[in-house]
Amino acid sequence: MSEVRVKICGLTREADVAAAAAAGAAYAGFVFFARSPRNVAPEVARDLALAAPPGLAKVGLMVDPADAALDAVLAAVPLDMVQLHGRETPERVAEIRARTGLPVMKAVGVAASDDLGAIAAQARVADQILIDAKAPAGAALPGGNGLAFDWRLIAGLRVAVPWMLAGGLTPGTVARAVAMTGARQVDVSSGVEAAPGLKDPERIAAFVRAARTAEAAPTL
Ligand SMILES: O=C(O)c1ccccc1NCC(=O)[C@H](O)[C@H](O)COP(=O)(O)O
Repeated sequence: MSEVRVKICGLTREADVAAAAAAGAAYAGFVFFARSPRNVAPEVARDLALAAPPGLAKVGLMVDPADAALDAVLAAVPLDMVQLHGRETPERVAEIRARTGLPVMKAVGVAASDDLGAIAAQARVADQILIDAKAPAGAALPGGNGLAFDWRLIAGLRVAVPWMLAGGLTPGTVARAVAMTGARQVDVSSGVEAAPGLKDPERIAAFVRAARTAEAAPTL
């Protein structure tokens, strides 16, 4: 079986990009959302993206972006994928995919079994699905909250496109999460931070190592 692929999201400094690459991450995520402590301006993200070595896919995260915002980010930053983390409908996901010409990963928030239907609906149009913890009502951010959901909800779930598990993962929990859900890709942000928006290279390295030991981890 191939190794679990890791996305480190919310990178704000060149050192964070270097740490993700050195640890063996497959994806680097840049957040374009003004209220986030991980928000990066397009010109900053451009420098970060240009610093990424080949093999590290650059993912731009946006929340319900208007066309003008999408165009501005895409014009400045050489991205490999767009991640949509708002309330985008499948129709809007399809539009953004056509407009940008890039693969799109759509985040779906999960808190209960009722939330799982959206995964199949979005998988009809998106290239990948990010299965994340649903942000609590009133949360300032729609993601990156360091909250996990009950992984048993998606144990054995079949998704028509590649998918990634996210939500409150840490170096200490990721192996168990992978073992319980069968995820082959995982995404982390706050679980590898020293402070909001500042990644910790040792935690990044520990996370990637732990994700890859998942096959040996005990299941439920
Ligand atoms: O990280 C943010 O600040 C953010 C802001 C707005 C929308 C989404 C955001 N993050 C989403 C992610 O990429 C996270 O990787 C995912 O939600 C898991 O985050 P965490 O629970 O902190 O690992």
